[in-house]
Amino acid sequence: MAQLSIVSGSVGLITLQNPPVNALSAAVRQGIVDTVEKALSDPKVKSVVIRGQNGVFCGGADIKEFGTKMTGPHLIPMIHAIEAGNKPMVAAIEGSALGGGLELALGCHYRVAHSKARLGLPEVTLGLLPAAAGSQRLPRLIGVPAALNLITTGRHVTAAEALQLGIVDQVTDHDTVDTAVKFALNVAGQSLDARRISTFPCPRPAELDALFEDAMQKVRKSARGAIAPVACVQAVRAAATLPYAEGLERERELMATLFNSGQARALQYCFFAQRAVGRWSTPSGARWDTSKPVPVPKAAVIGLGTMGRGIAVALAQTGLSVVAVETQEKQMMEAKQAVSGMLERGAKRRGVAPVSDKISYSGNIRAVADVDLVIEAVFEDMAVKEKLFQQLSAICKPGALLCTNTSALDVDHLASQTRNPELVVGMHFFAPAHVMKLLEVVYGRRSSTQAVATAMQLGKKMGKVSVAVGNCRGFVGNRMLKPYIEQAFYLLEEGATPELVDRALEEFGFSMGVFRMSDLSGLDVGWRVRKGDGLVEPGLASGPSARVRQGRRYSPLGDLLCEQGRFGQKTGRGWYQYEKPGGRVARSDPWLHSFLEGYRARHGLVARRIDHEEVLERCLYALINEGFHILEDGIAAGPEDIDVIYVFGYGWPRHRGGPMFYAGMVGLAKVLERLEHYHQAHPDVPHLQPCSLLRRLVASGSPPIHKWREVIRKLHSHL
Ligand SMILES: CCCCCCC/C=C/C(=O)SCCNC(=O)CCNC(=O)[C@H](O)C(C)(C)COP(=O)(O)OP(=O)(O)OC[C@H]1O[C@@H](n2cnc3c(N)ncnc32)[C@H](O)[C@@H]1OP(=O)(O)O
Repeated sequence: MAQLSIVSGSVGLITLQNPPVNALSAAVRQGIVDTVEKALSDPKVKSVVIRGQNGVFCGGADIKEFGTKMTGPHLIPMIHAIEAGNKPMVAAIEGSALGGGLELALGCHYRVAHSKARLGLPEVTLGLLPAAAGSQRLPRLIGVPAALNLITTGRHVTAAEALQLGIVDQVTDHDTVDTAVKFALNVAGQSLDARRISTFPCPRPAELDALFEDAMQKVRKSARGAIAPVACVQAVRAAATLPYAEGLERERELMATLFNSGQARALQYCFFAQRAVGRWSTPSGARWDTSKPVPVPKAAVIGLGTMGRGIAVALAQTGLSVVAVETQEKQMMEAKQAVSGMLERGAKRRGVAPVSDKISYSGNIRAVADVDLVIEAVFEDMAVKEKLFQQLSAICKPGALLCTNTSALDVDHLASQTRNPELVVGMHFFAPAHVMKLLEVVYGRRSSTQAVATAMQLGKKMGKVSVAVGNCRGFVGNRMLKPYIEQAFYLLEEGATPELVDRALEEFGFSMGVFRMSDLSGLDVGWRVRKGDGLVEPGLASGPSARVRQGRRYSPLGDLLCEQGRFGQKTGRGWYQYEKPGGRVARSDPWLHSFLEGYRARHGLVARRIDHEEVLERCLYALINEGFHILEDGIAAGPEDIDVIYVFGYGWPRHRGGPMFYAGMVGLAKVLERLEHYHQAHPDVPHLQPCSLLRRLVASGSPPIHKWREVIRKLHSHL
């Protein structure tokens, strides 16, 4: 797992061997201990280069080992032995040096990086801190403010930034190992006294207390209840205020609280779930590893509203030639300006030239005749989309993929409007489409394997986390949102306020509660959908029957607000009030509170005290219950798909792992018991009736989440 050879006569070359990222498994750690010992004791060896196999230095500690019984040498003494050695050690960094990988490099006396390498301490994203002395060495090397930034955000830096910060000593465009070997030959025999980072005094910036208070406030605000960023600040503070050995002890104590925490488990689950969704499969047998995507050099976007603009930008930034079609002149003018602004800002952020020349505009749909793939992002209306798909089917070249950005409509029905339904898939982006990481790729009954594979690959190229899902109303994300929002409405009827519901959800970790979110996205969006579903009845009818639609409980609260022209932020009024239309700061609205009182009185509802626990249980368990239905129906292949969708698209706090993981953490038996309790209290709410898959999982002993697929498979094989 680590091999020593001698190159250039006197340089010991240690190669880490643990594909694909040379993670520091027990075997690799043992290999490093053994080879370092050998190199230090071999008189032929005057200096040492450590590198990773296959162009990757090291992706850090082996995350798969966490949560298991750890064996093998510990990282800290291993790295100390390297630093304390009396021969110069040079890290040759190609690919990535992350987490324990960078900590290993910081134990070396010199670091040489390839210009394309990325370095960082991303432990915080896994619910941990750099506990192989990284939190103590990095501030000593680059100063407290820069170290705080890197350690609390976990961001990866380029080799150029690493050089500027002082993390690496040399950056090369040539062969990194050759360069590092030359470097090692040059420094052989030189004193190492000034090269051992743990012996450096930590630079103490003026206003140290204010600096840490500020850092703590910042992380508390952005962490939304995550504990690791707070521990990271505390660890760096220890580096700045304590001698090295004491700082190390503090780092160990802090790590001990994080290591076995539920948050660390949730974040590490998310890491693997994000990768697992790339190994997609569909019920028809299509799979990620056997399906061949077709190349897509040229694509078109139809409809340049908010979504279309974002999609066009995302495609152009990926390097595709884009034809952007909009038939309304005014919309086209506005879109051109908005798109060029987005491209410019994006280019500035990424330090590259804007790619405006990648997009050509047309008011004529015939301009899409030669593209390889079309994404329609027109108005969310089935009749409009039906007509468009009929046109596209006639205009596009043979084999061109036809994709819909619908957020809920029937992909099979749209496919049926075309001559080649196998070429139709959903590509459901999330607003703003050039920023949000999530993409739901919706396969229909007749979508070809190649069409799904192409959409998934295009999503990946665009930097999206793409999840393949089946076709149903709302797909995965929006389908689960429905019972969640419904419960929030019922809670208002029963005595809660939007403020109370939102506070409970935001304290749980959502970036925005359901009502603030709904004000942001526009209340009219859901109103239009409910109208389309025949649920909206205008007016102020009273009595119990006014709150029943299609035989089940219904809350017309959202419809009543829309009737008043309260569409949320855009009109300056919604569930909250705003300083002006388009305003962002939500303020409590006395009108809304008296409206709710009047509503309850009219319907004979008596307000009762509702606490945060009930808000969370009703909203979240209803959403989770729908997730179980989605798994049961085979719309999502596994719980990871649902969790990734919620974490990347719906603001679910990552440190809680996604709704299905959260259900497992709470305990499936408890979720079942609470759903039964609430369903008994509200028998007219079908979404509270526990799903049979949940019952089955509880009956089979509530297996851990990675075993759910077995239970689901058995369930499907019995059907
Ligand atoms: C009491 C104990 C004290 C211990 C002290 C601990 C201090 C140190 C802690 C750490 O080091 S925690 C780990 C920190 N490192 C990271 O967070 C990096 C994670 N990896 C990545 O960001 C990326 O994988 C990459 C290295 C940038 C490469 O990206 P790429 O897109 O090329 O490949 P991926 O698809 O992401 O990964 C390929 C494959 O490798 C698996 N993998 C990646 N990193 C690790 C790892 N550190 N441990 C175990 N496995 C890893 C990844 O899961 C993929 O496999 P599959 O999941 O697809 O099977």
